[in-house]
Amino acid sequence: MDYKANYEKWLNFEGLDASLKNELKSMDESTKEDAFYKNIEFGTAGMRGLLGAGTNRMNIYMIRKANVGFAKWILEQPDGANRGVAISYDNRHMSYIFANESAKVLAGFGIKTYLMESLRPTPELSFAVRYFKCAGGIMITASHNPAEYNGYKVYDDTGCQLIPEWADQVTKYVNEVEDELTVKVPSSDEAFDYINWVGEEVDKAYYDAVKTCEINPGLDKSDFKIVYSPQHGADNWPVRTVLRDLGYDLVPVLCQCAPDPDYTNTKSPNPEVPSSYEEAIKVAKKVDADVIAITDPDGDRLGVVAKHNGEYVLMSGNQSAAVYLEYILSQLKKQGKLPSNAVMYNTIVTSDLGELVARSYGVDVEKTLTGFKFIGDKIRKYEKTGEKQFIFGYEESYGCVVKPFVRDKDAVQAVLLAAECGNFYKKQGKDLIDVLNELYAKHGTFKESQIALAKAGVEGAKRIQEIMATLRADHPTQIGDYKVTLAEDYQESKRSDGTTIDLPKSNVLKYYLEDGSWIAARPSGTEPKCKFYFSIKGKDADDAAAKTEKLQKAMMALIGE
Ligand SMILES: O=P([O-])(O)O[C@H]1O[C@H](COP(=O)(O)O)[C@@H](O)[C@H](O)[C@H]1O
Ligand SMILES: [Mg+2]
Repeated sequence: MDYKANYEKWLNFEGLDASLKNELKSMDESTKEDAFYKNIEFGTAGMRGLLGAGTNRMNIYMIRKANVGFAKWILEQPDGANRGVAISYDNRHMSYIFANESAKVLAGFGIKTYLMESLRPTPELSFAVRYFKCAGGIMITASHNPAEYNGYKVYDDTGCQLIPEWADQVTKYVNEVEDELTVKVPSSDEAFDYINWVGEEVDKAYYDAVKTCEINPGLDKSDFKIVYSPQHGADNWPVRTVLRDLGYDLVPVLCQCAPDPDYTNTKSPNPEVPSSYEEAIKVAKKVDADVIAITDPDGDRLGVVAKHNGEYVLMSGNQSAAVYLEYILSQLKKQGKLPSNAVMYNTIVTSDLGELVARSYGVDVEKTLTGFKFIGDKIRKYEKTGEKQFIFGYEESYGCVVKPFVRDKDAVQAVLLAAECGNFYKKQGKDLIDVLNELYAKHGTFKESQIALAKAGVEGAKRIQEIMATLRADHPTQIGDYKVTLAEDYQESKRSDGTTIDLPKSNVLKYYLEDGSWIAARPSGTEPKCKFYFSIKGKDADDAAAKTEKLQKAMMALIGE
């Protein structure tokens, strides 16, 4: 795309929003290029980008354009206009405005919408799609990204984010919109008959459904304390209501409860970033909590800290999920409720520990590409055939789902699960880290870590492509002290041993080392980053940590970073 021509077009458009116009006037050349060199695209979880002026930014014009494409796709679904679309949004700058604008654009196509009366989390949106039997859904959020971002997640009628095949169809329709600046939008009054404001009714149904995720409902909760922070996001009420109703002693991190687009009282709203737990740990120390739970702004990810030997220890998404899985499977087995055709889903960049736990209970494991939509898609397929029964789905990035009444990751379900696990094991004299250590003793010690190289702008995007291309052109045969025994290229769908990978094509490389460790690389689909995943096997935790440090250095040296 000719970024200069695009920029001029926007600058000279008379009706342009005044604040966007001011922003355009103050842009330097490299910002102009980044803002206009392409259209903002669908990635791992819908469209996501910086708020601001430009075709590669999130703003009212790109939202309108995206909704025209989505509207056309909805109209192709059986009875699509009438079944309609559920719409929710989080606490971010512009979230409510984008949600409302989406409803109006859809109304212009005669599509009914169910618009949340105030912010609601991503999992509740997925639930609402199913509850109102909609043809699709929209969630306005940039999840855990910094405050300058926003995004647009789109859903099918099962409450699952659009898989690439369908997202491509939407994109085709989006690209047919020639001029994003002149999309016709009905006024609120014109759209009135199509927009249904919803809230309490779906809240109640959702909360009731989440409560059914308790595995041992009779458990006494009196000697267990959990500190919780919604990180200024959408899970505040859902999590606190559900846990209160079930009798948990939940202490909220009050300064992080109010919805806030600037995330004023947290260093980062991302559970992957350790500083995001600082306030919660202060509260936990004061009240002597057993477990700390923090959810991300759109309420689909949960990070957990467990009190272990008097210290608060942060668990990775891989670790917490392995413990949940152990709890779920051991309890279902004890209750005689573990189906013989049970299946668990995770992704190709998720630790092997969860898989080993699942298999030790005779549960089958299937791996998908990164993106919870691929897990939701699997649930749908097996639901149709009845061949396998869903038992748990998770990713390394702190997302999981326990029961499939939600088809995206659900941190409300996850907080309940973390609380129940913490409480259950406490009664046995153990904490969550003790349970994790037992799993390591049984299945082997793994240390998972990630390096996410931040590479912003046009130059950054080029550098990420270059890193991936360099690795791909000449796959390493040795990383640090270890031989690479197998290389997988998910873009080419092939392995170095000549076998084929049976997954949709994706820009991911994975290297298996002779000692059972692996390293994977892929560009993030939600942030301008190149991600490297390390799953390193060791004799014990210290050994795994020392090896990780060396392998991380070796890998970075390989790519010249
Ligand atoms: O950000 P969320 O919570 O919407 O989560 C989204 O992004 C995560 C990170 O993706 P990437 O590595 O491509 O940045 C994915 O793991 C997840 O499936 C997706 O739903
Ligand atoms: Mg999220």
